[in-house]
Amino acid sequence: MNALEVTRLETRKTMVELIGLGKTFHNKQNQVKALEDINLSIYEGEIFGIIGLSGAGKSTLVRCINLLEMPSAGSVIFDGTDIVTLKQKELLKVRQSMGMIFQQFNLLMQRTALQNICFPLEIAGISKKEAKQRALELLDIVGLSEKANAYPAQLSGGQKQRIAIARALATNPKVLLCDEATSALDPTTTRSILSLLKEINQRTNITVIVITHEMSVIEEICNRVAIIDQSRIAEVGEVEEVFAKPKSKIARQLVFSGAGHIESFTGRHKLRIIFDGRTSFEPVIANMVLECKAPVNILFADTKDIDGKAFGQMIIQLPDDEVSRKKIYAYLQTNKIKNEEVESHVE
Ligand SMILES: Nc1ncnc2c1ncn2[C@@H]1O[C@H](COP(=O)(O)OP(=O)(O)OP(=O)(O)O)[C@@H](O)[C@H]1O
Repeated sequence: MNALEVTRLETRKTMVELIGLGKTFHNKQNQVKALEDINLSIYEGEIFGIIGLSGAGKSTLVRCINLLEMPSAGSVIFDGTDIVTLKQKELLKVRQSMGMIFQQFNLLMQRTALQNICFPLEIAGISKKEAKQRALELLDIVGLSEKANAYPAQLSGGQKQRIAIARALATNPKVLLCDEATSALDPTTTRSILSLLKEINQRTNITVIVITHEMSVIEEICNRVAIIDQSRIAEVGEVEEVFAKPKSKIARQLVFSGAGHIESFTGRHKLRIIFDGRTSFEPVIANMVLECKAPVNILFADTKDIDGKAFGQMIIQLPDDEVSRKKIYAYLQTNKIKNEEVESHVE
């Protein structure tokens, strides 16, 4: 991200601000702290990802943003208003400014696609004629005009999610909350739904908040990401930054997840090379081998192309011969290539 983009982001309006947000569930026998001291600012027009392992608190967090779940502590500032303090009637109005889509689509099975999209408009008191007009426009936006009269049972998972997106957009919300919206879909359908969300974001400048447990979803569409771990925010930043330099243990675990088994490989002198978007990985390794005249074993490679830049890691095994290893370290240092030793637990 260049200086101009950073300035643009910093001067953006905050759409959702969470201050000291907490949520504790009280059961008969015990209490569960699902969220603790969550502080986040989400800007207007960005696609913001929230990622974490199962049970980290993601769903509770998204449900606290639109107050489907009442927080136990803290504030939810939505478009300048602390909505925690609102009365029920005012809250219903605010909710019309927050659309939501779910993993299981939550469509009304007895209603056609068109009638599902009209539903929130009818609740908002819009006339039937106007609602139908808007619903037809939305069907066109999600590319399903020909399915207006189909019932959910007659639609594929991807088509159901498109109808759910159209329904969520019906009242012209400022924010679209997506709770594991692609988790029930195959990879191709996932990509098409993510690209639809990106297209809608670019066309309307709607703020999109994406909850997921998959790094690939974050990578595909998000500008910034917050990592939630055991009820707290562990790390927040630009997606590129978090991928290149994950700071927290959980971020490293999520970013480097594919390489977990490397630590248990036998053998010494393993080195993790980190690609931070400055370079493409192939010439780095090839040039290093040529220049140092030392062979290396590539044990693992997981690089990603984000906006045309290489991010990720490669784990290589260096030669046993110390002189060759020193040459390689010197090469990496001269070329400012980030690296770190990988500990061997099994020798
Ligand atoms: N209604 C509830 N009553 C009691 N505990 C709850 C309730 N809802 C969530 N929890 C607990 O709060 C914690 C966070 O749950 P949450 O569903 O927010 O996690 P998550 O990150 O969305 O997980 P997953 O990805 O598995 O859906 C968990 O320990 C869960 O058991």
